[in-house]
Amino acid sequence: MNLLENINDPADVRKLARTQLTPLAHEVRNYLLDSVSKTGGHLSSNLGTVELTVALHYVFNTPHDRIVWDVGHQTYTHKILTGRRNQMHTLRQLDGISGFPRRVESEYDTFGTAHSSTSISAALGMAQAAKIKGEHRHAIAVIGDGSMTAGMAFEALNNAGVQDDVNLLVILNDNDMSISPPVGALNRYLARLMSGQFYAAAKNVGKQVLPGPVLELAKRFEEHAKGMVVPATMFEEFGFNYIGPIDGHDLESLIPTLENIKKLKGPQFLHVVTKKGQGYKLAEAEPVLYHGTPKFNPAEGIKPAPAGKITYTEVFGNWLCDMAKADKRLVGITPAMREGSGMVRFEQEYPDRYFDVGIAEQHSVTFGAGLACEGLKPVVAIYSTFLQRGYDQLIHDVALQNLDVTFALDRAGLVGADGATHAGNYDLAFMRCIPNMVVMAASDENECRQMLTTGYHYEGPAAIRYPRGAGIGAAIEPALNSIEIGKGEIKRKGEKIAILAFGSMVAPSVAAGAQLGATVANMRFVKPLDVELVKQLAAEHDYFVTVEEGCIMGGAGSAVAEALAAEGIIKPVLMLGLPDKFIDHGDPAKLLASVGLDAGGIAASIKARFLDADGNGEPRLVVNNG
Ligand SMILES: Cc1ncc(C[n+]2csc(CCOP(=O)(O)OP(=O)(O)O)c2C)c(N)n1
Ligand SMILES: CC(=O)[C@@H](O)[C@H](O)COP(=O)(O)O
Ligand SMILES: [Mg+2]
Repeated sequence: MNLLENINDPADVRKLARTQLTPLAHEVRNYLLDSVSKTGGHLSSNLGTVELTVALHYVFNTPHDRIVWDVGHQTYTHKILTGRRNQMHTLRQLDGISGFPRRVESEYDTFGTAHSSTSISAALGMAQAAKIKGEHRHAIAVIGDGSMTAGMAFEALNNAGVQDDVNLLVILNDNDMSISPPVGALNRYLARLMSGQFYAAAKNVGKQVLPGPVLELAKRFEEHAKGMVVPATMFEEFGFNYIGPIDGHDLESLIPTLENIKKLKGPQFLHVVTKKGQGYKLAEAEPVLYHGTPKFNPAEGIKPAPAGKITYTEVFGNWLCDMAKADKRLVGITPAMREGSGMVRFEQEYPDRYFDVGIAEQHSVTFGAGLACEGLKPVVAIYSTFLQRGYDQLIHDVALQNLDVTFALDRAGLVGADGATHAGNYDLAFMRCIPNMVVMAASDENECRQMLTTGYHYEGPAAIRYPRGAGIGAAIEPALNSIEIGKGEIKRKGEKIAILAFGSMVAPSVAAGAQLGATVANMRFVKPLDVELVKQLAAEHDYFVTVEEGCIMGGAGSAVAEALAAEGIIKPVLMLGLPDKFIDHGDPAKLLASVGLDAGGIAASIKARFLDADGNGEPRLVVNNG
């Protein structure tokens, strides 16, 4: 029987007999594999949470009860069961549904996410709000073992554990994996919790239909009787009622356990054990490879991509190994993004100088600051979007003390399928206002390598930003060459119009400049800006255009406008960049075109602003008088 076909929302799940839930989960898993193999997406985590999602919607009265998913990359079953099955083929594509929960997408998506470790705080807020408003509802945070390593999760546990009378359930989905194997003392602790007699005793908790606390007490009595002292779990010390660990793929355990927990008052903590990639052998064997997948044939699995242009991530990874060879003081730091940041080879070659600090961006920055205090040369590899988490640390711990930390900022600009949550749109604006910082934007692969070397040798905080994906095919010099700090370069000479381009926007600007006969400069540095070049261009041109793949407000174009103002130069400036709105997921090239940041769009904007309609006439200034 096809159960899934008749599920339009969770109320339909709740109408099923308990015996039908395992077959339903089986159908969902097949559907998921088929669907993700056609769209790409976060496969392993979703295969691992099928039963948990079915159980949650079966036991709790969603959307009245609030499920808050952490990261939200594991919510495909949730989407399938909450009326979005027929949109799964549009997942992560332009105008399609998001790969993460979004409040605007469904009333079942109670909280928008994609950056990790927010779920406990948000669910606690909802639970407290229910209390204040006198509403009876449950708030449930579902958080993975990787996401549990972040400071924010502990801040929330710390606060929740003393709010005795809130209906909060935290479910730890422990699959013993982050994107890569998990790291840190918490991971060791969870492994101990599972490997000990606890697990064996607790495995059947659901079948026995014992409320968690009763079972826990029973276990402790049993152990005590044997002369063993079983300490309270860390979560109990935080004020939670700890239940588990239980098998997160066994609906016969999950459902009665959740039903029992539903009756309990105060902060509850359920520890479920799942397997990343469950049910698809290839993903079970290689959960890292199947964490985020391209399209693939499920019968064959993911095949290595045909050799193409080198990615910026690879440029960074190669540079890191080369520089580590040249300088023993180099240490590499990643907050849980080893693969994404291109550090796999570095870890293999320099295991003692490699630090995966877990999902802990704030710590990664200050840890780098501490290393720098002692004369080491830390390189913090971090996605632009995740550095947002470490902003105070960047200012207060690194820049204020002018410490020598190099930031390799991957995924700068629009990132594509992950969408607005992961877009690296703000780094130029938020870094250029920080004293002591050197901020560079790479326009090609070779320049990226040179900028990394430049930033590394600069004895203070320096950031090099580069986009997701492949470069433009520039030849890369093997030498570790620097460039002069604060110096841009002219890419093509033209007349009347000067296009001042930054980073990834240099190549399309050169193409636009060729169409218009304009001068194009690769500015290279957002800070310090090449003011001499700005003055020279101002002396030789009538109109200025700035182009960047970052927010216009406060970004590189603003730096140019400020420099003109400071020099007392009055010049019409057209600032092109990312507009003051969040840009959804979709193909990156199409997204850039949609905001006018491809060659055609740049040329069209310049024509519309400064040239006659046909673009051939004399430049003129269009006055926007409404
Ligand atoms: C603040 C933040 N840092 C890093 C990431 C990238 N990231 C997404 S999923 C993930 C692993 C999360 O592990 P876990 O919570 O255990 O979930 P699992 O992937 O095992 O299902 C990471 C590091 C993120 N989304 N947010
Ligand atoms: C959910 C999450 O934060 C990561 O899995 C992210 O999707 C990775 O993005 P990249 O594919 O750009 O590494
Ligand atoms: Mg995990």
